[in-house]
Amino acid sequence: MTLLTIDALSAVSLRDDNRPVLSDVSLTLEPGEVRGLVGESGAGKSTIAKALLAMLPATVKVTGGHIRFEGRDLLALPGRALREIMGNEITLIPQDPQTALNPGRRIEAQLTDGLRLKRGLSGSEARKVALAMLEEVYIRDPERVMRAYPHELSGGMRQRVLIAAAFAMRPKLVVADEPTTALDVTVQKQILRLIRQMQKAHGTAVLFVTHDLGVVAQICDSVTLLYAGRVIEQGRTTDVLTNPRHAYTRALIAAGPRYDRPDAGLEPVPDAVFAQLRAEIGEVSR
Ligand SMILES: Nc1ncnc2c1ncn2[C@@H]1O[C@H](COP(=O)(O)OP(=O)(O)OP(=O)(O)O)[C@@H](O)[C@H]1O
Repeated sequence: MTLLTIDALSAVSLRDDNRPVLSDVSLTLEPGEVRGLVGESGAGKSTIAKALLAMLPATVKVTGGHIRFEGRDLLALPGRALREIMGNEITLIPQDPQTALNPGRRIEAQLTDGLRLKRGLSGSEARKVALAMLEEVYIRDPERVMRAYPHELSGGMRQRVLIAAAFAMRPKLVVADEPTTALDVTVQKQILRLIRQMQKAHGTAVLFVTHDLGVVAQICDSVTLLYAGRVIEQGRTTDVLTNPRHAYTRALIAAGPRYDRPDAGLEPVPDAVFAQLRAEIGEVSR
């Protein structure tokens, strides 16, 4: 059974004169699949991730479509049922490990809360699972890290802790929201490998939000490419990257892995491609 089906999801920004933020977005995720959700800033990646996590801001309104998670319509579920799924069956690896952890609480408390409250483990069971998870993410001295406060750990260590926390719940789906952007390049690679390894070991599906086609090539089975709130192209990663159908996809591939960083000296996406995109989606200006 398909794990996640986003079906014709549309949303508008109330902050911005009801401007469309998502238009008819459809995608699926099978159990254990890693799908990259790619697009430049403002393409709608975070909005999809937030809709999925029931974290949409009040200023974004869903105007149509469905999000089905194992057949349950997340947009129609009452708050209580949603709270049982979020942080439990669906968990998040956040973008910035700096701000995602509570600075005033030890790692142990932050790791065991969810295990006790959501998975119903006793204090000592939760502690055992937390320690095992820290070992699984290659934290060398898990006892010491359990006692530490977030500021005593490096950015890479904090992100490992958050990955341990996300997988400790034995979720069916992990949403990874640009989990490596705040880290330096060597640590980024390790973290990517770790997420892939954890997802394989636990058979978890991952929706991986990123700007980076290089990341997609490295760890995603499939990819959905967005532009201005619309799906431009999607499919198996190898198919999309070796045989892109849309000029925008081709231009992004030519632009290099970090197409969002023109300062990196890579080929920019040609204006003609944006003109074509605008014509296709009927936008007046970008
Ligand atoms: N809190 C908000 N209230 C209203 N509209 C919003 C809000 N946040 C974002 N938007 C609108 O939604 C659109 C899509 O933004 P979104 O954050 O989903 O893009 P993104 O692809 O995740 O970009 P980024 O990579 O910069 O995070 C933006 O054009 C923005 O105007």
